[in-house]
Amino acid sequence: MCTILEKDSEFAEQGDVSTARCGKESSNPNSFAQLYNHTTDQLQPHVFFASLTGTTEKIAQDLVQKLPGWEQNRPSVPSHIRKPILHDLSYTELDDYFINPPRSDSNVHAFYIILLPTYNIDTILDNFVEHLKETHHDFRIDNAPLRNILGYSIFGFGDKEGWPTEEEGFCSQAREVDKWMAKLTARKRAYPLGVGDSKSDANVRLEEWREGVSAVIREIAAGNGLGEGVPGSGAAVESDEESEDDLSATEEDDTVPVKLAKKKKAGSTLSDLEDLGRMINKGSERDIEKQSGPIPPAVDFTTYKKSLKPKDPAALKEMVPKESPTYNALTKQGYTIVGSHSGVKICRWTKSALRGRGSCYKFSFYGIKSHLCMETTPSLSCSNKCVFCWRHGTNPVGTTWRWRVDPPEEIFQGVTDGHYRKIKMMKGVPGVRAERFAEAMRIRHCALSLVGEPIFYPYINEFTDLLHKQHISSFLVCNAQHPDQLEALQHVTQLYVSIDASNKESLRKIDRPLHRDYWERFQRCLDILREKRFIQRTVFRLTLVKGFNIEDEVEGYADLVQRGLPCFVEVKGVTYCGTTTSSAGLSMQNVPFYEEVSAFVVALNAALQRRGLDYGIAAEHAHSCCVLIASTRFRNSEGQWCTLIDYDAFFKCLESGKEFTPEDYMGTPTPEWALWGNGGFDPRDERVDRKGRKKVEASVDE
Ligand SMILES: Cc1cc2nc3c(=O)[nH]c(=O)nc-3n(C[C@H](O)[C@H](O)[C@H](O)COP(=O)(O)O)c2cc1C
Ligand code: SF4
Repeated sequence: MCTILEKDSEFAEQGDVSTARCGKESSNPNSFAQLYNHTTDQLQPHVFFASLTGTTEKIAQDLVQKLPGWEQNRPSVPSHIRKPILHDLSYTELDDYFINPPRSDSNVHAFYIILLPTYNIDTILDNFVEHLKETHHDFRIDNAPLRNILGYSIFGFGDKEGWPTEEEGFCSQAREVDKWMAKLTARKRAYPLGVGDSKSDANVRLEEWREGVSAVIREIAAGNGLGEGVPGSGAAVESDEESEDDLSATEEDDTVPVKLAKKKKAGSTLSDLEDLGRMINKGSERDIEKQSGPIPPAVDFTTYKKSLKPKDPAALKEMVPKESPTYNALTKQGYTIVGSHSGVKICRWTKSALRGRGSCYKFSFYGIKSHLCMETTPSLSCSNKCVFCWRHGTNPVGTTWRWRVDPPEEIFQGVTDGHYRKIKMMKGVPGVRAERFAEAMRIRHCALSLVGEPIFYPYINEFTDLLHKQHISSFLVCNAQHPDQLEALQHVTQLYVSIDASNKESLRKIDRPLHRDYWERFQRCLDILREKRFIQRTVFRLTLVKGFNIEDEVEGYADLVQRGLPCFVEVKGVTYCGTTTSSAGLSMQNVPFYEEVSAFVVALNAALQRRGLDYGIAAEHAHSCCVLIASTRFRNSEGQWCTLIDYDAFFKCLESGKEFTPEDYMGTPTPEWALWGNGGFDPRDERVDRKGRKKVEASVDE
């Protein structure tokens, strides 16, 4: 028997489900336009709940008051969202809702919201899970019979006192239902599964989740479907089956993965856009004309090129025109190209953090949560052709800038929009945690290091200003080839210089620089970094590539550290992600094991000690093959390493307008688990192997 607490007459005909329609849409189950016409159709929210001791019931009753449909009389709420209907699963005929979607007339479409506690004893919840499972496996019916609902989302309540972690059963039944609903609806998870501890954070988590779900309902009702990118939502193939390829196809900024050339060599169709003019990096000369485009002062920053006369802006080319092979190659790789020379992409760690599977090493070392981090570049062009660059062959290269220049405001707007769009595309992906998804809608950090050379962009200072005004911290990585720009660079939260080799010959081989005076440029950059060390948090970034820059180079690197005196030295192994640049001939053989990276770091540290330099090995993130050597300036009075950053203090210093030093925004002590010798994996995250399977030494209570 079906008891609908707020029964609506439309359900009189709910058995009238058009199988013909279902059949038709099986061929294209995610065609939202076919399913829902926002000018004529209506969205009907159904709120299902189960409750043994009454907590979830009260919450469900409260929720229906707060969903958008309830506010129908308010002019701001679109009339095509109907009043939500509440269902107690204990009294609901499951077949009526979980085999066929309820349909009173063909213009009313269901949206399911399910609120569930978890019980490890035999309850109605077991029947419910079993029903969903059987329906999916029943060979007589479509294995996704709910494919015609508009979407669904689930919130689970549990008790962390008794069931502290996911592995121990926290909210396990909500998770199961979420999984089966993904299958039954052919992936229509409209918003990530939310979970809350009924004894602590349930209200906060629920509120965040409710806001997210309400926004989605409004979007759907307005005819925008479940959002871009994920057709419907996450894969019915559940999260643990998501392939590692998928993850590595979206790169992190700076693990510099080795890529195998999969298909044809992209470089063969792309022109090297080098030896062009350049613009000087001075705010006072900025004259960005929106209509005609900015006029670059043509100053050559190579020592070998003649200055070019200012050009008519109309005659300036775009760095990455829409119709170019570069544009196609980059968009296929998951980049959003912004304007004509900038890009944004979400990295694998951002995805991983959204799913509670760990952040990148920057969380362990500096406190950056990967799901709050945007990876971008205002210049897709670079002046090196590093052998390990995973974009080699697709991104433009050049020693000078003579392209059209996009205004920083437009780039900022474009990259942040692009980032949020990509985050939203994750909302239906299995395993994404609702609270992290909600947090991710506010960017807190920006890694300016995606591909290309950010410092190449003539208005980089104006761009970082825009970030800082929004309290977005900035990590900028440059390639040590543009000393003038480095000198002119204003405050960033952390300033990196890539140190890819310890001597001239080795640098030529590995970076394949376009500048003929590359070594002089490199050395000047080190000197500039030394001068800046009490103004900026400076970092040497060493990327170890076996056969190129490890063997016999420890002493050379120690000399470079002595010259540049950076605040930190980050050492990481080149990352393998299944492919490599064939032209450079790199393979897995070039990827050092973590033990090799560690041995190198120990040797480098010893070489620094021999020179009397005050450094030590502070932290590690074995997961991404990365170790941090730090200056002892970053120890507190008790001798603890303090590599974390106090971001609030950074913005305060910046806004004070006064001079400040890196020590002024030094954070709290580095967490115990991140210290050298402890591995660097946050115990609150879930460890998975490359296939997404859980690792046993997993997590403790969040
Ligand atoms: C007998 C019993 C078993 C429970 N089992 C679990 C469990 O396995 N996992 C979990 O996260 N919470 C578990 N809980 C906690 C409940 O899911 C939580 O208190 C919930 O808010 C109860 O909701 P209700 O009042 O709507 O029934 C259990 C609670 C009881 C009383
Ligand atoms: S710093 Fe940001 S962009 Fe870079 S790997 Fe970490 S999360 Fe990704």
